[in-house]
Amino acid sequence: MTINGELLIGARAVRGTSGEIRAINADSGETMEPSFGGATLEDLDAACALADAAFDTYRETSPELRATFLETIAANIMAIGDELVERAMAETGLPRGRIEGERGRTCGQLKLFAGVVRAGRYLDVRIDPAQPDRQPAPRPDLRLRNIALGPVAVFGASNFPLAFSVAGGDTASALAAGCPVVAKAHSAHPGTSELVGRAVQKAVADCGLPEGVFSLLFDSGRSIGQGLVADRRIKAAGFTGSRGGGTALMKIAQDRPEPIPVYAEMSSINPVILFPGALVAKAEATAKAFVGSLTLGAGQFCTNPGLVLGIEGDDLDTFIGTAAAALGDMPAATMLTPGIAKAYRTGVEAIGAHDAVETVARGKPGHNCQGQAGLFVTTAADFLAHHELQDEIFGAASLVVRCPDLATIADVVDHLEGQLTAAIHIVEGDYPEARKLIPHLERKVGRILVNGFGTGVEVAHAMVHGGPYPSTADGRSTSVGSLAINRFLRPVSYQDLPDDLLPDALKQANPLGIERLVDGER
Ligand SMILES: NC(=O)C1=CN([C@@H]2O[C@H](COP(=O)(O)OP(=O)(O)OC[C@H]3O[C@@H](n4cnc5c(N)ncnc54)[C@H](O)[C@@H]3O)[C@@H](O)[C@H]2O)C=CC1
Ligand SMILES: O=C(O)CCC(=O)C(=O)O
Repeated sequence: MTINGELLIGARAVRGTSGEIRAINADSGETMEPSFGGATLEDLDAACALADAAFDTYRETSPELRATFLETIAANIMAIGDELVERAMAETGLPRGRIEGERGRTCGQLKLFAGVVRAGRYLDVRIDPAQPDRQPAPRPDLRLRNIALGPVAVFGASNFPLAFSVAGGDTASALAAGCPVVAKAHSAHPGTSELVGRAVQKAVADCGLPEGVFSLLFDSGRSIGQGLVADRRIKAAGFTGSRGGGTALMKIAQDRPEPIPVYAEMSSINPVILFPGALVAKAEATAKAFVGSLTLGAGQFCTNPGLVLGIEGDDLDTFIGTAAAALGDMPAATMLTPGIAKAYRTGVEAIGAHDAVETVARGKPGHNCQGQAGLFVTTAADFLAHHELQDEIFGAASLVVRCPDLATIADVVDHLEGQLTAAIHIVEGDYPEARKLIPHLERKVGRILVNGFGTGVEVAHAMVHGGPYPSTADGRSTSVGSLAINRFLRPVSYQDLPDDLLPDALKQANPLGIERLVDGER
């Protein structure tokens, strides 16, 4: 497949004329071919108009057709072959195994949503049959189903060029819900974005769907992303990136005459809590596993373990010493973009220079596009006194907080901002204290895990990849797993409609054969 640097507006591929974007080879810093034309406001308008025009047809497609469409996207992505893997590796600096794994996850995610659409449970059909003889007043016939929200804006994430990008989780869940998607490519991987965008565009044609079901725009600045969220035809947005970017888009969405939800996944430092029994039993093994998680993908995961809480003493010192030794051996790793590498350096320099923080280890140094891992230590009192120590440093840096006791650990947790994950490391003897801490964690995070680390999110029905603000804009939702579809749905109730006028999901004969709640019973 050729990468032409073109926008995909419905069925067309056109050259954008508002500035240009160049991919940068993440490792060498060299500019890559071709150049990508930035979309104009007219291009944006055309994409949104097509999405709006496609909406009513697309949202009422049969479950089978929509599921086949999602599976066709996955097949078309695989059909691109190695060109996609190599382009993504060059644009992101991520290794082959990671990109291939991410491609598998992306296709698996699309297929998971195909299953969700076929099963039809996401429609949450509820039927309360009429009770004309009820006293003192008759009950009307009430039937509820979820419908798609409308066209959705999807912002590709820099750190997952496939699984959180053009055909990533936000796109898969929006399309599954019945929402057309206008994707805004991340300029860190425009070639990868175009290749995947063409695979989606082809799937739209393969399945005979209206062309406006999918468009892909490049933005040489910020105006297209902002205009997209402001456009009256867009009814929700999905985003993964910085807190600054996410909150800017949330503000635009709130200031619209009709505000819309922005599902932004932003910063998180993902506390890891080392319980006393676990430290006695396995401080060294836990420290080595921790460094593995911390340095995975140059630390460029929003689930990265950026904060460790433990009770001061010899066992915590063993953990710190082992982690410091392992981290000291870590080679520098190429980061996604020169900008992200620079932001990481700035963040690490700031924490290293902080009066309340001791630098206990740095990884091996590298060149300008690479990140050098870092491990830092502070006390609970200092952590609580300096809110800036909670700031996410996007990369392989983590801060260990020495706490005098478990009550202080709970206090530190209570003072944290909302997080995506918390990991507790325990042995059986720690269960009574762990039981006490879990309610504190539940108030702060979207996922609690035991004896592991949050990196590497499983795409599954019971997954929550979300959390209270600012880890996400809306802690009631997830961006990974089948529950992600709910972000792009809203319930509609139909009162006393004749069967002929009801959508198939609600008809008396249940022609879709889906599970329904009738009079409160499954
Ligand atoms: N916690 C996390 O999962 C992640 C955090 N980051 C953080 O973000 C920094 C920059 O990385 P990026 O991926 O480029 O994130 P970013 O937030 O700067 O950009 C993400 C997307 O949002 C758009 N955007 C950002 N600000 C905008 C605005 N004001 N108006 C309109 N569109 C806007 C960008 O064009 C891009 O498409 C990193 O150094 C890191 O600190 C980045 C990726 C993931
Ligand atoms: O850890 C993962 O698999 C996903 C992480 C993520 O969502 C992110 O880094 O943006």
